[in-house]
Amino acid sequence: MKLVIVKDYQEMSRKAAELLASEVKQHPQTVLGLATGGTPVGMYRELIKLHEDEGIDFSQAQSFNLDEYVGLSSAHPQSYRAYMQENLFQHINLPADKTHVPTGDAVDLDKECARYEEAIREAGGIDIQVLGIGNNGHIGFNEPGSSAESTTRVVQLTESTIEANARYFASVEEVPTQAVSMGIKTILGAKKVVLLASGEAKAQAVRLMVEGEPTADVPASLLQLHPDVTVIVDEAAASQLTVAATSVENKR
Ligand SMILES: O=P(O)(O)OC[C@H]1O[C@](O)(CO)[C@@H](O)[C@@H]1O
Repeated sequence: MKLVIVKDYQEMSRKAAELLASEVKQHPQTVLGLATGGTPVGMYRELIKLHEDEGIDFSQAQSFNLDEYVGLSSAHPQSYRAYMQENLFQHINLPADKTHVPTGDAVDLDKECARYEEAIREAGGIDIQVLGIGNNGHIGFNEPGSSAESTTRVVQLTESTIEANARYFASVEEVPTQAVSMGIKTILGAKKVVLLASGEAKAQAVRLMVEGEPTADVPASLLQLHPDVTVIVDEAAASQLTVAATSVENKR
């Protein structure tokens, strides 16, 4: 696990955008794994700038998002499809039919999960997966207890995740209680992983992810099992780490 500690949110966002842009530059047909939530918004803003100012070209790339709320249609303003349209897709030249987000209102959700896994496989797998981290250590919507063998499936959201995400809805009652999420195995299948965290609220989860034993109780700690993970955190999110170095070797 390579750990990069930066000053603040802005620097984290810039570094992450540069990493993605360099992948796309070197390999125009890159398969991007994308995340939602508050954390990557700044990274998307920087990526749009790189597209506009430096001509980073997404015309041959494709993308797969980590997750979507069950029951929300793609047109729902709080759906992750709508988030991606607003924060990235409508601003860059990634072909619309090459952007993939699970269908949260599919009639047969199990079939949708299987279809999503198959679509990732058919695309040749994810080249670089962006992740945020929940306060409880979740990645995607893989809540504590998620198996390292899990693939895309319907998951139950925990109370703490529902409460954390209520800020985007009119009330906590409106937050869906389930989601379709790539599994831990799906995420570990990406060739590279970049995880972003900003702010003190993430400090404990970051410490457990980097310094704790790999355990399903802290799903992000299972990233220690992956050979190519870059963790970019700001000083506040790094504040509980005991390491001073900017690189942490894989423990196994
Ligand atoms: O970036 P945020 O808004 O703090 O969210 C952290 C994580 O929680 C989620 O929003 C899901 O609750 C993830 O998509 C994200 O990685």
